[in-house]
Amino acid sequence: MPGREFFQTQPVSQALAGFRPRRRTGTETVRREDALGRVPAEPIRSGAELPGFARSTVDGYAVRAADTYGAGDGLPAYLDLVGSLRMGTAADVEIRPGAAVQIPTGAAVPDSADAVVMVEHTQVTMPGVIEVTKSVAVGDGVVRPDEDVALGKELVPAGRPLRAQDLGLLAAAGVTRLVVCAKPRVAIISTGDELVPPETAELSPGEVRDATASALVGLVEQAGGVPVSYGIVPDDVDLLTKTLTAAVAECDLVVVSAGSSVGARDETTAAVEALGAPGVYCHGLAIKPGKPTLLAECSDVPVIGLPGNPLSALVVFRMVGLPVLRLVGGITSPAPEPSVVATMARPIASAAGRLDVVQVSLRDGLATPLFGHSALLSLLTSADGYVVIPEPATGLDAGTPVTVTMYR
Ligand SMILES: Nc1nc2c(c(=O)[nH]1)N[C@H]1C(S)=C(S)[C@@H](COP(=O)(O)OP(=O)(O)OC[C@H]3O[C@@H](n4cnc5c(N)ncnc54)[C@H](O)[C@@H]3O)O[C@H]1N2
Ligand code: MOO
Repeated sequence: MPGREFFQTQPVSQALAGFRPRRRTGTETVRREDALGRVPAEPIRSGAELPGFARSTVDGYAVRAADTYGAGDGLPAYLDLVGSLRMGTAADVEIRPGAAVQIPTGAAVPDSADAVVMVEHTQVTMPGVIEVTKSVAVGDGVVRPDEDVALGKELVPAGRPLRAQDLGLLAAAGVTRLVVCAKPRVAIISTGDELVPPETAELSPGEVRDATASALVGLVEQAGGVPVSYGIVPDDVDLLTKTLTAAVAECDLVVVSAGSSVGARDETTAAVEALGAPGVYCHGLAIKPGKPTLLAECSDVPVIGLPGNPLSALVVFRMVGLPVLRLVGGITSPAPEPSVVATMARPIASAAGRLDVVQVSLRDGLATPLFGHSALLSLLTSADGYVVIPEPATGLDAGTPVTVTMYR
């Protein structure tokens, strides 16, 4: 079909802004110890102040700060030692003017004291009396009862996957269970008559082991989704329609790889169109690699048709599929991907209006582009990370500082 323009490509930024399928996962309650990486469905607020009592931050003596004013090495303040406090008990000791009580780090400070002097700035020269050789101000050596968390304060926001430190703060606040967004179920479908399961020991000529599905499983799991494998579907529009229909009914996001280009056998578009409204959002993205990408919404479920070449499929799923997965799964504040700033070792050409995703190896601050056809999956496994050449740019000169997003 010479001269035919196969794809009306859409800029990736435009597609990401415009393709907003309605599907959202429901919510479920999980135990805090099972909540790492889960996404709170609503902000979780503290039902109490933390630490909840005035707490000493040093080992030393709880005092009235005014009793130490002017104290120094040459002119110590002398205070009566009225006892010692223990961890985990109420500080029911009265500190009268001119008195001090021994206190360990973390213990409750008596109401009648307003500062704690570090033990290093004191001496016990006679039983029952301490010398203070440095003055303290009100509040020194003390954490206020609501200084860590005020009553009603947000402990963790909605929409940000929980990190280890979030679980720590929730534990400190006594939160044992929380309401999170259910993990999106992601259907993974591979298409192609040539494909055979990766377990196939011997390949007949022309057969190809399904590589994309295994990598997609990994990407979905890393992103907090639940991969649901629908196996390999031959190039048969009826079979594909049947599988897609089941996947749309059972999952929150459907990913189908290959069959989105323009060959006679490319059945994905026809099958997706048969699934119902609103249907195809765009066919063709201005991205390299990955141009033959299909975005659709069937009922409210997003359907992403990835290019057949595994490298392209994985690049597109990372750049376009993961944002959709996050949208569906309630993630509004994703953790930033690890990245480093490096210098481009060689020039790279790009086209204005197209997003280029360039695989790079990284050595001594130099990012070297890895060139090769996107049919070569090993290019992706050799890469340490990738550089995105933004849509308006026409390329990058050697020596340009670039941000390399690192593969984990
Ligand atoms: N005339 C044109 N031909 C092609 C164009 C074009 O614009 N005009 N685009 C090329 C690009 S770019 C890509 S990417 C591919 C995409 O084609 P399809 O999405 O239809 O995919 P297939 O042709 O079925 O497969 C391409 C290639 O990838 C292998 N493959 C597919 N699935 C898997 C899998 N799960 N695991 C491993 N390998 C897989 C498949 O065997 C093919 O070798 O179209 C170009 N052609
Ligand atoms: O999208 Mo093709 O994906 O450029 O190899």
